Amino acid sequence: MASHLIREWTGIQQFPAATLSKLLELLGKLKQENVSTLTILVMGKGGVGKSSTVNSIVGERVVAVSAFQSEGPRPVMVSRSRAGFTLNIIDTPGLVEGGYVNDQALEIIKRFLLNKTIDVLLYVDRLDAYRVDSLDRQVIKAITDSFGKGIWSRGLVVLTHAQLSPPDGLNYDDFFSRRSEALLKVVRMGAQIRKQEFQDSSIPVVLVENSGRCRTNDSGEKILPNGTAWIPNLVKTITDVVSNGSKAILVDKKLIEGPNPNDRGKFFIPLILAFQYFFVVKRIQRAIKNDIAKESKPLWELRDMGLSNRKF
Ligand SMILES: Nc1nc2c(ncn2[C@@H]2O[C@H](COP(=O)(O)OP(=O)(O)OP(=O)(O)O)[C@@H](O)[C@H]2O)c(=O)[nH]1
Repeated sequence: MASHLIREWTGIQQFPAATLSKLLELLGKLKQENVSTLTILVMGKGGVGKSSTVNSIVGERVVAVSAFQSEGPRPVMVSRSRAGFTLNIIDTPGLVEGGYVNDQALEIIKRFLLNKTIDVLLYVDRLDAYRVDSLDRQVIKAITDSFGKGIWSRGLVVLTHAQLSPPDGLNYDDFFSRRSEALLKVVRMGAQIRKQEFQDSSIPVVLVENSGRCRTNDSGEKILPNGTAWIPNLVKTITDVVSNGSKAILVDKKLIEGPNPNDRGKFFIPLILAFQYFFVVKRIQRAIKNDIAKESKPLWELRDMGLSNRKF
């Protein structure tokens, strides 16, 4: 990360004063806990609002946003610093291509992350999607297979397009809890987390509205339909995840390349050989000896051995 360009975080000044003071308070708390760098990885399917969320957090248009699936130069890491605190945020390409998990994109992301430490994973999806399917599960499984199950204890689910009117006259809170429960269930399955483990360390779900038409409160802060100022709320949840006692994920060579298939089971080779010697080879030898002992020998052999006095 050292060679990476770290700019002064000027975007933070763009936030309304109320948002700014909450953010500075949260960053101050992190510094008190000796956290002076925060690296956030943003992942999810295509077009769900990953880049927009990155821009919203930084407070600047740092990555391109497109209504169509972008083929931009991603992954990209944006770094901003302020008063000795550095924020690194990594935007990644969508993980789904033509209805399948894009393994190539995942491979590129993994290589990009080599030697970086991921403090938080933002798994982004849309609030206004009405079902989860096996593709969601496959995306989560692909993330788990790449970075290990532990990434989810540093994870939060971010739902964009939060300013919606739920269909069929459903109450907003009910709609939100149904959507988040359905997604969390898929996360639990895709991440192969046991039910108990999952309940013990529940993954937070946070709402985001990136649209320029997002409603604001009297202080000019962007708010959710329930009145919560969402940017400080998102950053607060991120800081909670950082302080939840779990370990950050160091993406090293071993993690990227996975266990060496050539090493797998090497330990068992001498044991298998010993087993074969004592239980297979020895048995066969014994059986052969017994066979030889019991064998009724042909007369010519007895003659050659001098055991027969028959005349031929
Ligand atoms: N109304 C609304 N639109 C959003 C929100 N987030 C993103 N969008 C729009 O959704 C489209 C896709 O957003 P992106 O941020 O480019 O999504 P992405 O996940 O980075 O997309 P890929 O680069 O294709 O993976 C853009 O037209 C955004 O303006 C949101 O919270 N509300």
